[in-house]
Amino acid sequence: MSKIESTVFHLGLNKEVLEGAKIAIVPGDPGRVAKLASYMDNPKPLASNREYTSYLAYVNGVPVVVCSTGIGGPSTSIAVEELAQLGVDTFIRVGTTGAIQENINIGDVIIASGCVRLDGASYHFAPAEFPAVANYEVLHSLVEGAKEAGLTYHVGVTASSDTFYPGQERYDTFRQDVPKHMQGKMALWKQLHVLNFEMEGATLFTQAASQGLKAGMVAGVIVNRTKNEIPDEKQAKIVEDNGIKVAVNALKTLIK
Ligand SMILES: O=P(O)(O)O[C@H]1O[C@H](CO)[C@@H](O)[C@H]1O
Ligand SMILES: O=c1cc[nH]c(=O)[nH]1
Repeated sequence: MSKIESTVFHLGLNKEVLEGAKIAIVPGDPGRVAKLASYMDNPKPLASNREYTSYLAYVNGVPVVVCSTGIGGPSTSIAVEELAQLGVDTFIRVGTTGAIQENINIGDVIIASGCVRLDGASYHFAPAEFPAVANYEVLHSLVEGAKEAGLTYHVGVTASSDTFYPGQERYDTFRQDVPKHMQGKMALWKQLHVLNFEMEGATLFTQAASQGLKAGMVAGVIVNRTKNEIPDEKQAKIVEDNGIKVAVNALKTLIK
């Protein structure tokens, strides 16, 4: 197979440039990729196509690929699929999130043990009965990573919604409303001890667990939805570093 033929369609990567990397860090935002890679050794840009920006970097001499997923399950599923085709078997999502419990503060990190499947893409991998769960080893490494970073962390269930507005019950300034069938959902998840909302975890966890891959997720809290609807952009950029620190620490444990 030629080099061109072995380049995966969306990510623009091939096995040669990944240098045998088995671990991928997968943030949603392409703008987070260079920053994430800069926390590791010898970061180098690999490719940029659509929402997929990628870098290769090293932790204790071991290659790690950093590749954005874009927002939501469909684009995430493509990133995971194509990275797996190239030999990656372990995924750490580094995201941002909105907390829905009063006791969780901006700047804390949430480490998901599982996700409520409020997405569509996860159902293309496994039926509703299949749980969207984190891999224990990756979850454990993230907890150790948060302790090492000295951050306040919360481990529990995340709600992963396909939409940022109605699915997270945002009564935004445009409509001041959400469709009736979505009303009361935030209170429901809150009552069920769900910690937060984000948009990719359910797809990542279901896809990975159902295919024998390992996945975990850490997300920096950029808004508390019991107090505010919309995050502050500047604050979000600062807080995203907390998730990055936890993930990079976790890599050291995983690589050991
Ligand atoms: O910061 P990222 O990783 O993109 O994660 C969160 O931010 C986006 C919404 O603003 C969604 O992708 C959500 O999951
Ligand atoms: O509230 C939030 C913040 C970040 N990402 C989300 O999906 N929701």
